[in-house]
Amino acid sequence: MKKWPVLVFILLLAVVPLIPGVPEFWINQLNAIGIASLVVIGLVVLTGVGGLTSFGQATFVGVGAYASAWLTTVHAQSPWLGLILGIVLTLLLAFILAQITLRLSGHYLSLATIAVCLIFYYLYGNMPFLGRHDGIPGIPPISFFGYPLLQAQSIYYLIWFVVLLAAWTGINLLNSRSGRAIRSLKNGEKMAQSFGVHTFHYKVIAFIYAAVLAGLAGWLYAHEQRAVSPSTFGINYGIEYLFMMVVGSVASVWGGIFGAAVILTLKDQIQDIAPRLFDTSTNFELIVFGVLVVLVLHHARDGLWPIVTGFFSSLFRKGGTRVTAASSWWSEAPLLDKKEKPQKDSTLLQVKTIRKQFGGLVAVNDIDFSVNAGQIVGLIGPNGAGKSTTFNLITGVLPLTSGSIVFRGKPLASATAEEIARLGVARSFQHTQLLPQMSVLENVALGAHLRRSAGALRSLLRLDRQDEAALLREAAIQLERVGLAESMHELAGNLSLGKQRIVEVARALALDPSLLLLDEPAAGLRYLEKQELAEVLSALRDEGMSILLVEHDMDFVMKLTNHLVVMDFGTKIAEGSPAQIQQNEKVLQAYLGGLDDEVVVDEPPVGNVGNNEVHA
Ligand SMILES: Nc1ncnc2c1ncn2[C@@H]1O[C@H](COP(=O)(O)OP(=O)(O)OP(=O)(O)O)[C@@H](O)[C@H]1O
Repeated sequence: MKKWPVLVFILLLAVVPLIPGVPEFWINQLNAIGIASLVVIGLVVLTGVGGLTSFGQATFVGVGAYASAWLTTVHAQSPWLGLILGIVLTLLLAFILAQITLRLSGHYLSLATIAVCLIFYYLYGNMPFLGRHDGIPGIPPISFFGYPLLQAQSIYYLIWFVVLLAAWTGINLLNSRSGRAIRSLKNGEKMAQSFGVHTFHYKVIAFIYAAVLAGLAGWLYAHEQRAVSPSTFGINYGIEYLFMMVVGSVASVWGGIFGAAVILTLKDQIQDIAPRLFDTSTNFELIVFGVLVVLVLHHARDGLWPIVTGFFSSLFRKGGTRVTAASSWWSEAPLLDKKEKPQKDSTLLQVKTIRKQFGGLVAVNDIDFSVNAGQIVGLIGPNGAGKSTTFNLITGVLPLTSGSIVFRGKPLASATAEEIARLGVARSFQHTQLLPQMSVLENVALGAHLRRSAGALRSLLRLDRQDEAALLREAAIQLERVGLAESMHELAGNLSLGKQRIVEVARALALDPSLLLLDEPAAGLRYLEKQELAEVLSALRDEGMSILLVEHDMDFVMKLTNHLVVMDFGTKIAEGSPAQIQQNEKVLQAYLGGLDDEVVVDEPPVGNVGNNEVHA
């Protein structure tokens, strides 16, 4: 979001309580919106962006509220000590729950958060020292330099100061190295791991961040209401917070605040109007919220916020200046260090008698081959030959049944995807795995994740700018290298498939690899797109990059590679230069004439292995 709408928003917030005759009810309502916004900002990061659905945020609100309520009433301590206790307990609980629940995926995680919320609801309601179902009344107000925030107007400023601070940290977090990792959790976890992202670590960070904001909301709630009882921390409130996020925005912190405002205003209006219309005190708001959420999920998956911002930006749209790499804030950042590269023609990857069995099926049958530095090696074969399985064995996606894989003298077998990335092996995917809602530049910057170390805490406080600038500059350099600098600020999802595949190559290069593993890079590309990709790969080889590619497209492979390994029914049936392979009887038989007779290798690729003589 641009700066001026934020400044207008802050100005409005500042003047509302000062408007003469403003009803106290408005301020109370804004206080409630502010407190709920804190929980929703956390949910935007955890659930909307990170894809980890939690119904249990009301639990943490309860911890923050009860901790301070107990300490300030039973022990007559300062609410500020109550804040410290509340945050410490929230952190502790969140950390323990994260270790248990985040190992569960999909709906199991959601179910676990529901269970936790129910447990704590009954704990709050049955603990004698927490006042059982009556709760704790008589909580003192927060005092600021001896001035007690007794009135709704006075605590209002504290609440919204905390909300704005939370929004700032949320935006900082999402626009950082850690933020890119969190954004990959929803639809690109495996991809992120292959670039060295320790995804569990970032799940824990998102979970704890959301919990702390909820605990903070609880503390403010306890001292604003001056009483707490279990009913406000039950599962229905957990669901309501989720509704706020879904209706507001699944990706924007400001949208989260908007969602809290929409739901709480609606709730209030319905509670006011429904009893007069229907002469009953039934919870009509839940029915309306349910319908609203279903409608939003059908017609505005990302929430209502993008519609609001779209409307306003169409009103105020003007020409604008194009941001280029040179004019970007990171353009002068120091370059990232590079790993030492292997000597040309030295053996880089050795695949030694590898075998993979799926039950009785031998998918890969004692295959041997190697890749030398500065070569493009192709792994080809008819459908079901075992190419993808071999690729997955090398990239650590599948464990070996037997054999070994050695990269620059280090065994790859049993290494995790993260460890393989650290060694300098980068990969692309058969089905492109870019994060479509992220810019091309940020997608490529994710590839450089391992080359800087700024953590989430530094990102939250915006102390990570040097690291961030260096990562973005590196991403821009790699995009320039593959000829896509022009597209760096576009959303990755808006690019053609051909360009997306090249972005994947740029992202792999951002890791600073010695070896690129490309899984069917030409699949689904049009002729010209294939040519562009071939040019990029060939230029990379000229720069000394080594590439192993699994590919179906014979034309593409024959013109590009130095060396080919051919598989059929899991077994290696031939190996040699493209020219040799084109003449190989076994290969021709395996493909049943599938090789294109028209494919002629005009010029031997640089650094060919063996005899390149062509008998087309
Ligand atoms: N997870 C698995 N469980 C059981 N069998 C599998 C599994 N993965 C692959 N296979 C089998 O292993 C054999 C090799 O499959 P693989 O996908 O490696 O071949 P491929 O050469 O990549 O084929 P394609 O070109 O069609 O992608 C096939 O018979 C396949 O059915």
